[in-house]
Amino acid sequence: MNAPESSRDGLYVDAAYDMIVVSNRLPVDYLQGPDGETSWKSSPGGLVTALEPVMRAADGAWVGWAGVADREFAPFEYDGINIIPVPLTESELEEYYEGFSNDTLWPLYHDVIAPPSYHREWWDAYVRVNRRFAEAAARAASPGAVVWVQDYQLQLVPRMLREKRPDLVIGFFNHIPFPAYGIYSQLPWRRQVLDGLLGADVIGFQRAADAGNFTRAVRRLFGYATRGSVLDVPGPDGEMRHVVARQFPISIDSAGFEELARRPDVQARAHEIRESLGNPETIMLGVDRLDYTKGIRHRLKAFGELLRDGRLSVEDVTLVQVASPSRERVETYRQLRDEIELMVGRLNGDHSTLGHQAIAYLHHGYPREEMVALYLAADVMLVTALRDGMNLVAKEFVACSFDDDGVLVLSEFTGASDELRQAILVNPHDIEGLKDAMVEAAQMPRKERARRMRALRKRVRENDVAKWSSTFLKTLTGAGIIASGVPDGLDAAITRLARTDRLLVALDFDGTLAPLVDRPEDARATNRARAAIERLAAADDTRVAIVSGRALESLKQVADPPTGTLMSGSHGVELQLDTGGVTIDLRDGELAALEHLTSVLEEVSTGVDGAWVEWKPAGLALHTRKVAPDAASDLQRVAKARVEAEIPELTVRGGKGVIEFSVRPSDKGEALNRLRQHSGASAVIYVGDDVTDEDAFAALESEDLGVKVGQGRSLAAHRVRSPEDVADLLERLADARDTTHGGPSRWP
Ligand SMILES: O=P(O)(O)OC[C@H]1O[C@H](O[C@H]2O[C@H](CO)[C@@H](O)[C@H](O)[C@H]2O)[C@H](O)[C@@H](O)[C@@H]1O
Ligand SMILES: O=c1ccn([C@@H]2O[C@H](COP(=O)(O)OP(=O)(O)O)[C@@H](O)[C@H]2O)c(=O)[nH]1
Repeated sequence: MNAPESSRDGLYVDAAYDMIVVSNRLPVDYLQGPDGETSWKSSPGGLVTALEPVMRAADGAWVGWAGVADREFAPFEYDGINIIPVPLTESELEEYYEGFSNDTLWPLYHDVIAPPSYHREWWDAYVRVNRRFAEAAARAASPGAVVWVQDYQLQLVPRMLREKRPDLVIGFFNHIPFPAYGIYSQLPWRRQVLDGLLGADVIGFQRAADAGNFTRAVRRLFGYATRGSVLDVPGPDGEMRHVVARQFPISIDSAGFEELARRPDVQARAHEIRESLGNPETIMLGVDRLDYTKGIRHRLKAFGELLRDGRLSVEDVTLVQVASPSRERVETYRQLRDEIELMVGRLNGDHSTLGHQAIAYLHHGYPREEMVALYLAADVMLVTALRDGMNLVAKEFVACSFDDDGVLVLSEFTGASDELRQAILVNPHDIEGLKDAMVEAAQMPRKERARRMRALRKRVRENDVAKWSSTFLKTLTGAGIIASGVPDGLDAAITRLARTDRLLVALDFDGTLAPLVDRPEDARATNRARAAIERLAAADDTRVAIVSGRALESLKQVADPPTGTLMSGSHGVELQLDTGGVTIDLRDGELAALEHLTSVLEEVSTGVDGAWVEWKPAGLALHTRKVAPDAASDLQRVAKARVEAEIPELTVRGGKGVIEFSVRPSDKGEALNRLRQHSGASAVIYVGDDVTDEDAFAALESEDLGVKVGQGRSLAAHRVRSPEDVADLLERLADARDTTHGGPSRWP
């Protein structure tokens, strides 16, 4: 799926993706060299490391900034991921990213290790840019889609998105700590930020302590009731939403890292690194973005004192410190670089010999293979952050230590320390304690190293990034990342269902039997689904029905079903049963309402460029997709208000780019009830992908089976990923039904 403009169920929507991740950073940064040459480069940080494998597994889109100011890029595909770039101007880069995100929120949320700056113009830019991200996500999301917003740069997006698209399921994950109220309350915009976050259905944090700090801040500032991780948040109409706020500790693709570590070329590179350092007995390694939260100064100080006091010697121990460039235009980061480089220079000057360097300092960002080679080359990994949301480096080192060797020294102020309890845990502010831990690590006997590393590895293997995302998404939607194929539980349910006396197989069309396409008239069921439907229809005591939001005429054209298929169009308003006739006779009141509706919609849309009204058998659809965005939302609002005031009994269904009014209040649930009655079914299977299919799932009974296609909140008990998997499911059902109810084909 790569066109952000599509159609579902006969409605035009300017949207296509069922799953969207929104983060400040995209997985790639656009680079322009001094001579004008351009390229794309992996972007820095753990957020991207964690989300990349998640996005590769999901058929969704990633909305984010391409790492360069004043450039606009069209959506594109990168390494199997659909990318939707959001532009930032140079002044937004300064005020929203470097300013409010990284010079206000970052230090504040990391326990004011550095002083946060508060500037009203930075806040204004933050609001403006958050709105742009929310708009981009709203445009790209299909009805009922899951949108997962990431991190402190975009805390206002959940609320903005909910206001624009109440149909969406919205998650938020905070990658950095959430501070205690005493610190958080400094923020001049503390209420607005919390309110922004509370627009989400689920708010995830790295640690239980972060979730607790957030919940307490909500209680203090808004007085909302909270029960454990559930917060009662009143909506604008007084209805109560239940928002979940709890910890979901992030992780890495553990198997992927181990696989890299086992590669002979990566191991050869690790040997080369050791040799180039003169094969010291112990290599200590630090890998961090050059950030004041990472405790690099404390580490260098402890290492320097150990050399000075003769507890370690440069003949035996070398410290490799990777300090990858980060936020280089923010003043605190510039100062930090100067301080660190001064310290490294002094320590090397004081302690290095001609044959042995005390510290190998590398101010570069390295690709993953090189990182893994460094982890393999190291004996001791030093993670001494003063505050860190998680710290994926610690987990990567563990995942790569497949020989159960290596020692992790880990700050208790990292999220990782909640899980990695067998590391040597340190308080980096306690320099003496840190020095003891470094010596203990260098001298730890092999057996003890192996015992600890085995336990650490088990933890990292069992809690990988796939588990993180599926646990979060399960909490959000009741479903995780959906693997392709038919899951075992569903397969067993199909076998059980196939034994029923009289079976009704009711299927939505667009997005279920037919992949979504740009032009509704081009939609076709997959060949395998068609063949399976024919087999099902030929089995004894089995009826097939297609249930769609399309007008019946359009549905018949695209679905071209085998004779005898029961059909329902216009969300249940039109039914074609065995008589062949279409049962839709509008009553006098309905005809009058339709006439009134026609005049209202013509009146409000006349003269609006690009607006058009589509006739449906029991209603009208006002299409605004080709109208300029502001005028389109005004037009929809005016139309809805006029119709609700003048013809209040109508059913209204909204979508991006269209608003639909129907004089016959019907839905797919009612259609399914009629079809069940007509066919005398003893059990029903219903398969659908859209929000409107939820009415049908709600009408299912205990013997029935509901299958949702794709992501999104759903009442269905089972899920598959795509129309290809629906075909698979139908084939299995046809096989099972043949075994129990096989018979000669009734189709010509
Ligand atoms: O995008 P940048 O400004 O260059 O910064 C890079 C990323 O840094 C932060 O990473 C955090 O996420 C990690 C994964 O959850 C976590 O392990 C670490 O503790 C965090 O600091 C930041 O939160 C990201 O938004 C940045 O992209
Ligand atoms: O030169 C480098 C330095 C770091 N990293 C990666 O950057 C991420 C850092 O994540 P972490 O959670 O430790 O900290 P963050 O930088 O996100 O605060 C890890 O996946 C590292 O492997 C990298 O690829 N190249």
